[in-house]
Amino acid sequence: MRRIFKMVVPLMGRGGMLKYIILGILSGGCSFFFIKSVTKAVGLMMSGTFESQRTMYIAVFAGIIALFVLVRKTLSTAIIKLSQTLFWNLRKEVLMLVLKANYRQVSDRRLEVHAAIVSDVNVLTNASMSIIEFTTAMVLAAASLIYLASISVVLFLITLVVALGGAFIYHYNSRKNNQYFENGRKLENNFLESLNQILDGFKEIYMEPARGQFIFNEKVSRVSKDAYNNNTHAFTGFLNNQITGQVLFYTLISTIVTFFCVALRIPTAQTVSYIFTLLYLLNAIETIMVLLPGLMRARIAANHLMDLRQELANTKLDSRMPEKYITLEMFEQITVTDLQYQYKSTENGFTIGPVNLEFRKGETIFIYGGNGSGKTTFVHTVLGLIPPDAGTIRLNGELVDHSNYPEYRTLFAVVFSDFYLFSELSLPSNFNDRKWLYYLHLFELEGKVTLENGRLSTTALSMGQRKRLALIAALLEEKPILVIDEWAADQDPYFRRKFYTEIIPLLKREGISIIAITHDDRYYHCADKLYKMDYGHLLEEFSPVHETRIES
Ligand SMILES: Nc1ncnc2c1ncn2[C@@H]1O[C@H](COP(=O)(O)OP(=O)(O)OP(=O)(O)O)[C@@H](O)[C@H]1O
Repeated sequence: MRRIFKMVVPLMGRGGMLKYIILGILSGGCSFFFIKSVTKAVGLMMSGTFESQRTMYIAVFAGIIALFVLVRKTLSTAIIKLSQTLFWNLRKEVLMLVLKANYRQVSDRRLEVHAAIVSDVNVLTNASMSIIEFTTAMVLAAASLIYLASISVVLFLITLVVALGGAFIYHYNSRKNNQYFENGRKLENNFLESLNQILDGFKEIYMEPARGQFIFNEKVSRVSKDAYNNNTHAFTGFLNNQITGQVLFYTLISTIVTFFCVALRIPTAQTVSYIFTLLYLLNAIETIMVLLPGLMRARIAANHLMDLRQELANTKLDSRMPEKYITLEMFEQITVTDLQYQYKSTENGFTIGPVNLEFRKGETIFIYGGNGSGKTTFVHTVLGLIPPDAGTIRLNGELVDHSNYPEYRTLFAVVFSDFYLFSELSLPSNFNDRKWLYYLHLFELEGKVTLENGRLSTTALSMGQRKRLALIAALLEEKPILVIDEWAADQDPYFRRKFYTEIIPLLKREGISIIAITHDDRYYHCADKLYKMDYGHLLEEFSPVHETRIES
């Protein structure tokens, strides 16, 4: 419960929680005073003195009902607002954490983030609505217990023993039930993995339906069966607890009526008041029992959200907004010294380095090498996407570390091999249409796409065209260094040639430095320096072929 509050309270704003708790207590108070007045009235009726106080009781009941309506309505409106605030604040918080986290943290936790947003936030939001009801029921239960003590101390002590017995049984069984809920929550990640596979790989599944059948039968059905079993066990466990609690109370009431009030010679009026109040207490306890499974699931959801929050917040690479942007004029050189990086998550733990590289302003370097040789990984470390395990990167002689990574990253405009084309472009403040039209013409996309208020009219183009558009978007960012990963692989021979022999020289003349991963050996001579990545080691090729070969 503490973790739910820890998660919920900061999102509700200062004093928010207090306001809702006070309203909950008032609501519980109204119910309690209603019960108290009814029991009192019944007591008066039994002693034959009610008639003289009838008018007063009419006023009391009317007052309580009016107050109840007022409090309940305010509380309901508050609950609706609270749940909506919580729902959106939690979603926004998870996304904000994602935006602040570093690349590897997020790419390694896609499923957790997805599950947090679609599952945990919902569970927690639903529970937040019941926290108020829970508080009301608790207030009612506590007030009823105190009232019971005021009616008969002996009966109260008997009731207390039964209630404590019930609480012990409940606590004992809850641990097992919570474990079932925890298992069910873990299976949610597996379900989302299958869902993503079906949605992302739908084209492939459409062509080979057996693949879809396999995912459905072997993964989804298994997960659904396991989740069904776990959740059913958990809910049944809680239901059994509820029934046990009810049975205990019914037995208590029956024994009070048939045995204790006779044995202890308790007056009838007192017994009636006691039983009446006990029935209300039973009602409050039932409410608590019904709400508890939801709150337990919320506790698990809150745990997951807190863990995710901790994992994402524990970032080595700062992804705050940069305080300044490095301009074309400011960039002089990047020096990479003895850089090393290892993928620790995999069995073979592929290693890069030690790598040494000097990259100067205005240079164009090409990196080639076999598949899986480490080109992309190396470039990711140079980009500041993943921090190296050892070695240093210096920008203009200054060490790049956690304090200046965000500024350092402003050096680069990138088109990754698995690029994402945003429909809203990230444009500098001095942007004007002329540059866009110029690139549109250069990349031969005129008539295909327009730009209005920074938004592309479409991104539904062929793969080669989308890559051209992604490159235009990168160039419009006006960063000192352009980094491209196998950009020309999707271009036709004519445009590939144009890219290497016309566009790259043109970009160089504009002062842009270029790092390109490429397999286009016909155009290696277009680079100032050529490097080969060989099993994680970067080797400089001193003699790139200096002739243009025409693509066949
Ligand atoms: N996310 C990852 N987690 C663990 N290991 C990885 C990951 N990505 C790549 N690797 C490992 O690192 C090696 C280098 O991968 P990388 O993507 O850098 O190669 P590459 O030279 O760019 O290959 P390609 O030409 O096929 O794009 C691979 O052989 C793979 O074993």
